[in-house]
Amino acid sequence: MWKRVASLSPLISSKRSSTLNQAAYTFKRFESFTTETPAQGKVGMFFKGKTPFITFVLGGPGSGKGTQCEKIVENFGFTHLSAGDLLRREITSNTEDGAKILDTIKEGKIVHSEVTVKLIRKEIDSSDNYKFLIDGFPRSEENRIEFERITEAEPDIVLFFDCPEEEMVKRVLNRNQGRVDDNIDTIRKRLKTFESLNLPVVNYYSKRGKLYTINAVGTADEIFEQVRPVFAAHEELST
Ligand SMILES: Nc1ncnc2c1ncn2[C@@H]1O[C@H](COP(=O)(O)OP(=O)(O)OP(=O)(O)O)[C@@H](O)[C@H]1O
Ligand SMILES: O=c1ccn([C@@H]2O[C@H](COP(=O)(O)O)[C@@H](O)[C@H]2O)c(=O)[nH]1
Ligand SMILES: [Mg+2]
Repeated sequence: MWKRVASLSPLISSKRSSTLNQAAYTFKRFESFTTETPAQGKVGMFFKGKTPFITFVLGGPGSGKGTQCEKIVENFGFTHLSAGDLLRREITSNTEDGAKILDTIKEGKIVHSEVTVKLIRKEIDSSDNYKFLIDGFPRSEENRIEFERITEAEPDIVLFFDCPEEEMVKRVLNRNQGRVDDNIDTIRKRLKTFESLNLPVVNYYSKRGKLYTINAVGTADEIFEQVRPVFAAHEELST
């Protein structure tokens, strides 16, 4: 089990979402991680002396999360963990959960939290990086609570790519990557799921003062110019 062993509260001035109040921003920091289970001691070993920096990347289907994550990786050295990609990899590896995951994705629903958190945690445990972008997760309050329960960690920051529905639909239909969920029927279902289950998570982090809302309309480069200062402001803390 990961343990948060210290909590610092430096005040940082940076551009915050207009949807947030401008109250001082409290960073939940992890001075180091320890582990209660020696067999899973890698987290403790890798993060010894480093401060893990976790970013959740949220937004509707096709809002540009994956595209912007690539740019953040290039510019700020994060490890990108797309929850959707991890689940799709699980489908192709013919594991026990694979068939169920495929059905869930086709229906635009959310895979059981335990499955997704296990996959994310495995990736973090086996990484020698300490800066993570967790893309497309948590998808629901249940996901969020399970992540916190299992890892005893919270994200340092949360990005939210705010995009109009018609733009998201257009982008997904033009994606052409052969995804089983990139068709109009599933997109409609994904949008409903996003609104009913994912937006409450966005609101939760807004209330917690951790949310950065990015206007996701424009070119990918223009959008990244809104994202860049968020990470630049945190660079000192995440190195
Ligand atoms: N700013 C942009 N303008 C136009 N097209 C974009 C922009 N950003 C990304 N795209 C394109 O839109 C499609 C969806 O982008 P991307 O895969 O990054 O979204 P996503 O939020 O990760 O979606 P999903 O939740 O479905 O995985 C891709 O084909 C991508 O190339
Ligand atoms: O935490 C998650 C992330 C994703 N899913 C399912 O996967 C698809 C595709 O996810 P993308 O982020 O768009 O790649 C999503 O619609 C869900 O069905 C999930 O269940 N939990
Ligand atoms: Mg994506």
